[in-house]
Amino acid sequence: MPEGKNKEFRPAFRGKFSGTLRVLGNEENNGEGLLFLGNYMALDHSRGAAVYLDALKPHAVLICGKRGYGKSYTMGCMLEELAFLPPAIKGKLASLIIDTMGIFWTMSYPNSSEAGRLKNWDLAPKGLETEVFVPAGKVEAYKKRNIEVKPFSISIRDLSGSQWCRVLRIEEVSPLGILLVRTIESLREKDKPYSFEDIISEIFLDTRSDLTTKGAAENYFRAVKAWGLFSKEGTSLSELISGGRTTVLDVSPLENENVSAAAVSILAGRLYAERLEARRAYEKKQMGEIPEGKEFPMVWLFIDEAHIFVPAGRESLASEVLINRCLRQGRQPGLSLVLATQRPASLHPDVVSQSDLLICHRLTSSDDILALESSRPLYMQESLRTYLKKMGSEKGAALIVDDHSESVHMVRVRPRRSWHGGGEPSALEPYSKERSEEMTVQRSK
Ligand SMILES: Nc1ncnc2c1ncn2[C@@H]1O[C@H](COP(=O)(O)OP(=O)(O)OP(=O)(O)O)[C@@H](O)[C@H]1O
Repeated sequence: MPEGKNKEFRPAFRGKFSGTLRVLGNEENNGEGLLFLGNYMALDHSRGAAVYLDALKPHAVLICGKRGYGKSYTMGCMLEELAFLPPAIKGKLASLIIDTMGIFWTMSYPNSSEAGRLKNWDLAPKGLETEVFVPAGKVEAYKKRNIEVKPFSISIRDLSGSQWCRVLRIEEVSPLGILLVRTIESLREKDKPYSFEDIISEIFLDTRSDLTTKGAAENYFRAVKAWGLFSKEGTSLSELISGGRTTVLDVSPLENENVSAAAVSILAGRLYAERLEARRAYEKKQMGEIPEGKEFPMVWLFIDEAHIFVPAGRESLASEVLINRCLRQGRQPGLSLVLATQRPASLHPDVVSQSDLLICHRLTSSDDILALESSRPLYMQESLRTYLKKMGSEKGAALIVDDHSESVHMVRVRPRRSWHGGGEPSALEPYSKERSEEMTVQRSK
């Protein structure tokens, strides 16, 4: 909690509370495990009291806003705050971001470019310890650019025949699809890991398909191998996640959205299963039993460009896992989900209705506003459009709709302490924005 800040909390727009509002996301939070998000923004845009989000309980958060108004910046602030929590709480949590744009590796660097602005907020630039994973086949390309990364892969056997068909956009009932499903299912029955070479050998052992179909299937798997995302064993969850760590999984080199969705589906499914196990162990501990196995932290899973993974009107490979397990049931086992999108209208409607915190930056498209309005909670006294109009066009300004306290808040998100990698490139020389800010401060003295 930054020193010298007003610790009083109050909703910007009347919620059901008449007294003091403590922390967004958890009315029972008594001041521990807080994520400092920013300050209240009054209607005249002056700065108000500090705003905190609760990190003790699991949450489903939707961040939205039009391009360039602060979604990934805000996600970065939340990741920073989770990483800067006191060790006792931090050790029980882990953050994983699915980075579709390849912009979060910069978080290990301090945000020296906004040192002046940070000072105005009583904050200092600070990088955080992050581990960046990229598809195993792309590690060398990153190393050539002097970016420190680790290899990530999914075990080939994690995908069913039908999932391979969807990844490769092959009709399951076509001769090629039938061969593919038959081959994969026969390998999966053997219950041991297998390689692409094993798949290709199995394809040519098939007696019911013709040579052209077999040749086509072989070509597909040779192409998949070149993506560098799949391997015989795959990366274990414990390599990726442990208490107190911030992990970036950069999926930006994967051009095929179905492949990214397959990766997210497998990872999210494993996280959910692992958390269910951890939750059972926790219950046993509460009842006085000694739990077996290692502890698995409560995970905050961040996903940028969420409309790719949970689209409206169709199912992606990740839809089922993200909606039915992570969003609907994830809070019980301790899995938090933070989804960001610039197109709420393209997002599955359940994401909006199931999120307990909505962080909405500037939005101007009617479709997008309507998509959020359609599941507008009853406690919102005015239309979202009216609230957004009051908020104006400042970058980093956000409306927060909090289901716990049933209230709406207008907030200015704080500056980033770690380097933000998602800004738009400028033809001006780097640092010039910061210099001009400093000059403005000096001039006003
Ligand atoms: N809280 C903030 N305070 C100050 N500036 C901000 C804030 N949030 C965003 N900005 C500015 O806006 C720029 C764009 O923000 P950001 O990269 O988060 O956009 P985005 O909404 O994620 O866009 P896209 O949809 O293109 O990914 C940042 O580079 C930064 O300069």
